[in-house]
Amino acid sequence: MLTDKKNFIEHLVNSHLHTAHVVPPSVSCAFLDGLLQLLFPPLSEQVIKSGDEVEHHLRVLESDLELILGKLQERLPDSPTSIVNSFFNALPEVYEQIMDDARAIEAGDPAAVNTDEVIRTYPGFYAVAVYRIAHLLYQLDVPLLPRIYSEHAHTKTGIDIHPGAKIGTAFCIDHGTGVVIGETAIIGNHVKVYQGVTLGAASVDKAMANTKRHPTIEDNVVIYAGATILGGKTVVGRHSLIGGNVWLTESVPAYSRVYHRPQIKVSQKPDPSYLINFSI
Ligand SMILES: CC(=O)OC[C@H](N)C(=O)O
Repeated sequence: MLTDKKNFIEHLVNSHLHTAHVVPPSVSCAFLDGLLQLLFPPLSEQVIKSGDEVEHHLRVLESDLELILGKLQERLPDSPTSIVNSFFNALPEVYEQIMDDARAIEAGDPAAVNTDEVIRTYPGFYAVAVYRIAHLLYQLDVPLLPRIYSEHAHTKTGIDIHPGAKIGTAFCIDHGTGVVIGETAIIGNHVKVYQGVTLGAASVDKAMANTKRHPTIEDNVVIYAGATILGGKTVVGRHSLIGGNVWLTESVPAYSRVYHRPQIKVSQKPDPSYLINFSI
């Protein structure tokens, strides 16, 4: 009975001992932010002036990641050293992908001045950069850490991208608040989404775990604000445009234009019900 104080304390001690192997989120996020600062100078708090300095920072990051992975050791698919090597070998490619995302955001937003501004200020850039790093760890079968990173980005930006989602090159999220991209979503190249877009599951039954629950978005699709696209079998064909607030649970072919246009009434006559509701 947890209502008994002694039992409650014992229960808390046991649960702390049970999770002692889990690395504190603040430590693992310090690694993530240190890595982003090294890769993207507009995010950095210090100027790095030489190759030696870059190499020094890389070595520190490598040993930080090894330390973090060491705490997860019993659940890892491989030794921390070998995962760290695979991670840092893949880093140049991931860096290029993230720079392609920054250029796509700049090219896709008339309000963007240059890629430095995008890197420094755009929540869509930050969330996608973190997603790409988390996805690499996810592909290396690292437990927990990818989710810690995606939730770190979610907290900072309001953009929730599951590290298991597969996202092609030059992905642009503009504004971004409220975007949700589920674990089994597949997104092609040159896709652009606005705030409040959900790529979600049509059913959230636990029995659906390990099945394709989230939609596939093909190349060059634009999805406007507030659109909800659901279901693992739902495919949005390439070059389609999904309008704001669309609710879509079935596939649409390439070059579709999908709009949600509820009837809007504009009246200049005073509306008595409006006056009553708002005069309270
Ligand atoms: C994004 C989404 O549909 O989430 C629902 C649930 N977490 C799932 O992954 O199925």
